[in-house]
Amino acid sequence: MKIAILPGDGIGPEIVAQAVRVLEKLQAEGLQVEMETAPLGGAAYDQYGEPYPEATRQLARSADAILLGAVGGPAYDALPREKRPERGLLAIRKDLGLFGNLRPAILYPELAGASTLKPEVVAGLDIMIVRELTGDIYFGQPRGIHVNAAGEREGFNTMRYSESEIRRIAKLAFEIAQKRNRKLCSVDKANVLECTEFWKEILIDVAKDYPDVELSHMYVDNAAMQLVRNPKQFDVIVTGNIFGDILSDEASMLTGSIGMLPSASLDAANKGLYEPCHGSAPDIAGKNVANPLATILSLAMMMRYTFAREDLATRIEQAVQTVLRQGYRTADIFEPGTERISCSAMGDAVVAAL
Ligand SMILES: NC(=O)C1=CN([C@@H]2O[C@H](COP(=O)(O)OP(=O)(O)OC[C@H]3O[C@@H](n4cnc5c(N)ncnc54)[C@H](O)[C@@H]3O)[C@@H](O)[C@H]2O)C=CC1
Ligand SMILES: CC(C)CC(=O)C(=O)O
Ligand SMILES: [Mg+2]
Repeated sequence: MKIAILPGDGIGPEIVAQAVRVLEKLQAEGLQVEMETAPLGGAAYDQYGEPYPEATRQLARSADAILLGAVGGPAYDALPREKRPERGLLAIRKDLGLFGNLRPAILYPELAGASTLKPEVVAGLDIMIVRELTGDIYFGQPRGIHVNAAGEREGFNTMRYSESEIRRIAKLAFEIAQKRNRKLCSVDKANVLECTEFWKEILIDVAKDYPDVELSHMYVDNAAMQLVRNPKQFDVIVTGNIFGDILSDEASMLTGSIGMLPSASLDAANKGLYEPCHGSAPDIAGKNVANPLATILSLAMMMRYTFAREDLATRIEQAVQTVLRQGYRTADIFEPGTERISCSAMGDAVVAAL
């Protein structure tokens, strides 16, 4: 397993270090793992003057899988747009063709009290959000800030999806739904946006190839509300880049914390980039208090999707569940009656449980 390690910025290095310790534990048991580290985002800008430099690109392209922390932070906010850390993240996703972003929102029963919803509303929650990751308003041209014909400054972005982009994410979502409970909800804003009206039309067409999957449609504003009203009505959600970005952060709180939500970003051959759904959390960076579990759970997803090692994925997930059952909590999921521990102590606990 050749794995590129991209710690990134903010809490990125702290949380990735804990996932690397899990990998090292598996390596010590005999798993053939090769790890190489490179910068992405602000760290890459500091070293190379680019958020996605050639050295990182070559490593990412040659690796079987990539483990990423997060990028960004206030130190980089004043850079020209093309140099900002977030552009480095968009660039690596596009460069590697990582169009399929899987964001599972699963409530560990031990965290029922940390969820923002009542225990009976979230008990047993297990939703898979399938977010398209290389199109939509995040990539559409034209984009920018200019002076318009009336002489006023205006900012603009373009929401676009080609038919092939919609078909490939739809296919992925239907296949995932087939392996789960055969229920797929496509989230759009087809009542207002032509781009997502087209999305809906293509979803309905692709559905003909999956007669065993029940396809439903929901407007994104309603979906945001339904996620906190009755999240268990959903099984698999498929949506575009921006709606998926927003809905997955929302769904994370149903599981207790944004620090619990892992992700896989896959290309057509299941080469993947694995990262927590959250950002670089500048407010807590460098304090050793971040929750590393989303990153460790992202490593479990890597074992499952890129390396087809369901045994290792399950082992890592069970180790996470064990530490939660033992009562260990980072600050974001702490409740009275549990033990508050640091980011690195959480890494210790997971390695011990493993
Ligand atoms: N994939 C990525 O690399 C992403 C990068 N970003 C970037 O990260 C920077 C900060 O963005 P924000 O909007 O503040 O979002 P954020 O996700 O970094 O933080 C939001 C809140 O959640 C908390 N949080 C996040 N991860 C946590 C963890 N593992 N444990 C405990 N608490 C955690 C933070 O402390 C903060 O209060 C920005 O530069 C943004 O562009 C944001 C989202 C994704
Ligand atoms: C920083 C953005 C480019 C990405 C983001 O928020 C995400 O992928 O969740
Ligand atoms: Mg996000």
